[in-house]
Amino acid sequence: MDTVSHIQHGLWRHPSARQDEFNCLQHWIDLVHTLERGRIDLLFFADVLGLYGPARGDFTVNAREGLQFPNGDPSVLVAALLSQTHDLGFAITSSVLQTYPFEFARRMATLDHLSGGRVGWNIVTSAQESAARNFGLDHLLEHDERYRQAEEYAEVCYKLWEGSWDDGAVVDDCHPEDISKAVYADASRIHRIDHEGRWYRVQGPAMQSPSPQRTPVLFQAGSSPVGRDFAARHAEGQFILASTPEKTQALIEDTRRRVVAAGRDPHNLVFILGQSFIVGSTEAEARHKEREIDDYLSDDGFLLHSNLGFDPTTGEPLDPDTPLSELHTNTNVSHLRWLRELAGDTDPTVRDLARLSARLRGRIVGTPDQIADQLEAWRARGVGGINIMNWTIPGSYEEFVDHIVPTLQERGLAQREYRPGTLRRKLTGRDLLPDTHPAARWRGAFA
Ligand SMILES: Cc1cc2nc3c(=O)[nH]c(=O)nc-3n(C[C@H](O)[C@H](O)[C@H](O)COP(=O)(O)O)c2cc1C
Repeated sequence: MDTVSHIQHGLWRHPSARQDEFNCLQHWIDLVHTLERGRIDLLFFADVLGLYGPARGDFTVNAREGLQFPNGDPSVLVAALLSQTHDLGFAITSSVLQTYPFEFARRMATLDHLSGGRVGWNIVTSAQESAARNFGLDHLLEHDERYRQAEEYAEVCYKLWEGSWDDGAVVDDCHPEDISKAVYADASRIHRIDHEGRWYRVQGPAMQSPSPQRTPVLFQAGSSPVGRDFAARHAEGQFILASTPEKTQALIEDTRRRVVAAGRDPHNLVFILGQSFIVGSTEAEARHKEREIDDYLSDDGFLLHSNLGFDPTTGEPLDPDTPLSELHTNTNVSHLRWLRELAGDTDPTVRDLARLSARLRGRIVGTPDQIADQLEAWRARGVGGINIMNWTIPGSYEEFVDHIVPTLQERGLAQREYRPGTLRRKLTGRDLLPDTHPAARWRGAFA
């Protein structure tokens, strides 16, 4: 995320950390080149639009910890980074809450054009009450209702990206022999979409012409039952967090069944596991580094990021002895479920939240071979990709690229060279969404 403290809170204070330089473009340019050196396919930017914690509440901890606050707009940052690389793809988080789909569809189409088809969209519905208050609402919509709104939002975008302009609509013939016959675009192949829905009314046509991928590569991150259904219908990649290997496998298998029920090929959705890495030339060295990292972790940061230690209605802190089984949330349902799964048979309390939340950010510690063994084990559980969650920037990515990637390459778990083409082609072998995806039904629908 374009911020100081994204996931591993407190680490920005580490002597080697440079994440407090997030407002400096060179900081990100250097990261892009590091990732390219490791033949990494995607730089993913999360994003939030409000503060964690009680709405209208005290933001002392957010400010002190730099906890996703302040933060920058990832689409602006990505626009500045595109020219630095021909191979790395960029995924941007954008919430249904933040912009009208017409405007968003144009922005993504522009980025997709300028990057030669290397952008993705992480579709989120926003899980902060405070975010709702930044966009004219008193409260977030109820959890499942937010996903229904996201359905319509995605549909409007698909209509614009896939249906509004036919292939060949851009003729770009300046006709030098007779300039009166010059045609830039053929209006008969460009269509209004006339969308009239519960949340949106969009006439069209799309203001941008079709980009190399038309629809950007689609990602999603919520794993509640309704979130899984949403991912099953729409996503090509789903970001998940590690609870136990068995529970993670069960989550993946359940979501895959939903993909099939949605009429899609189960292999069209890849599960991307968030993990942090601590590597050493010996296990003892890695464990030593782990202890040093743990010294920097901030309990306050993890507790606040869990967004669960207070009454969502009153904003008052909960009694620390309240069991998690008694908590209800309208925000991040899967986060609460993962925390309870990690606790095993015990019923943890609000007091335990910081420790559990820190554990939920999975970590793999060891030598390159030990790390590769664990990644192979996750792969056997159905995990198809890894989202590297940094301790420090640039250190965590430099260590992964220089010390872990070579071992993964030797085992055939990581690529040695980039495949050419769009981000979707690199990830799935094709530029456009397959016909089984719900976006595809709008192709030719307005002709
Ligand atoms: C791994 C992960 C990453 C997420 N990243 C973001 C993000 O960048 N921005 C955001 O607003 N929500 C983010 N979320 C929240 C989800 O998109 C979703 O709104 C939330 O998990 C509630 O959905 P659920 O109850 O289905 O899990 C993330 C969730 C998870 C699990």
